[in-house]
Amino acid sequence: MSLIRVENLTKVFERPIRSDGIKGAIKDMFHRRYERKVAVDGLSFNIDQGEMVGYLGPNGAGKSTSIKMLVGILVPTSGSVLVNEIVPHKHRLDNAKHIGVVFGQKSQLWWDIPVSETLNMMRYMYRIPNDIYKRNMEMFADILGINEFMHVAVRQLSLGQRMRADLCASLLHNPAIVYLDEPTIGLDVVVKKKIREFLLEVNRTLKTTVLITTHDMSDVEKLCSRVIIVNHGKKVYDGDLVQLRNEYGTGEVLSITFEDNNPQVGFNVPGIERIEWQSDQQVTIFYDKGVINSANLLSHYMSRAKIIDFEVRPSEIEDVIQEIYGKQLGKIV
Ligand SMILES: Nc1ncnc2c1ncn2[C@@H]1O[C@H](COP(=O)(O)OP(=O)(O)OP(=O)(O)O)[C@@H](O)[C@H]1O
Repeated sequence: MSLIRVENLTKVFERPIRSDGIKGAIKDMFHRRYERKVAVDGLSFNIDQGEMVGYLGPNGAGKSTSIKMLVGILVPTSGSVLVNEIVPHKHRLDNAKHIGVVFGQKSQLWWDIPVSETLNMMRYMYRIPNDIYKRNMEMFADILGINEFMHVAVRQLSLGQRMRADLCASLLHNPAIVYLDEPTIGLDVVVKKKIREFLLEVNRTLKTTVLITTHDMSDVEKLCSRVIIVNHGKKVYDGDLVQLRNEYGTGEVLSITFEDNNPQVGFNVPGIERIEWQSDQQVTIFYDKGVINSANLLSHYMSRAKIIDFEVRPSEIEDVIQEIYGKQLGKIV
C-alpha cells in the first residue's frame, strides 16, 4: 500500500480582478469580479515508503500548491489525497505527527531563542521519547554540524546554518515523510553537500520518504531515483532519471569558439533547438541528434566561418528537463 496516494487532484484559485484608479476601486467594491486560476489540474501519483522523489516543474507549475494540499494547509477543489491513510486537510494534527516540512524560504524556528531551545520545544510538542530524541540529535548534529551554533539565537544564524537547523527540527520526531521545498536554495556548495548527505543518511537509516521540489538539478541527480515533472498543473513525466535520459535525452550540445566576433553563420538549421551566446565569439548550440549529427552541424559552420575550438557533449539532465518544460510534452501521463 502506497504511503502517499493522489488521485485526480485539482486546485482552482479565484483571484479578484482589480480595476485601475480610484473609480475602478470604488466600482470593484460593489461589483467584485474574479478570474479562475487552475493551479493543479487532475494530478495522480502514488509514492511508496522510503522513496526519494524529485518534484519538478517550471515556476508557477503548481508544485507548492500540491505540496500544500499534501500537508493539509490547502483544501483540494476536487480529487483526493491520502497520506498515511489520512486525509490531510481534514485531520491536520494527525497528519502533522507523521510529516516534516521544510520550506526553503520560510523558517519554522523561533527567531528569538537559541536553536537548542527550539529543538527542545519540538521534543515536548511531538512528545518524542527520550531515546529517539537522543539518537536523532546525535546523528543529525553530527552530519549537519549544528553543535557549533546550537546556542545561537536563530535570528543570528546564516542562511546555511538556519537551513540545517530547520532540517534537524523537521525530522526530530521521526516523520514517515518529509516535504522539502527548495531546501538548498541560495546555499553554498559545502552546505548543499552536507544537506544532501544528511537526507541520504536519514532515508537510508530511518526509511524516511522524501518529496523534494528544487530547481537545482544536482539535488535531483544526487538524491532522487524518481522524478515527477509537472507543468501547468498537469503531470508530464513520472519515472526514473535513467528512463528520462533514454526517452527524452536525444539532445547533444556543440560549443564553438569562432575566430571572429559575431559571425553571420545562421542558426536556422533543422534540429537546432536552442542557442546560447557566451561571448561575441563563443556559442553553445543545443540540437536533436536524431535530426542532425555533430559532424554535419560542425561542417555547416566550418564552411561559413573560421572555428578555433569546439566541443561536443551529451545533454545534461538539466538540458533534458528544460526541453521537457519547453516542449510542453504533447502527451500528458
Ligand atoms: N493563493 C493563491 N491565489 C491565487 N493564485 C495562486 C495562489 N497560490 C498560487 N497561485 C497560482 O497558482 C499557480 C501555481 O503556483 P505554485 O506556487 O503552486 O507554483 P510552483 O510550481 O510552486 O512555482 P515556483 O517554482 O515558482 O515556486 C501560479 O500561477 C500561482 O500564481
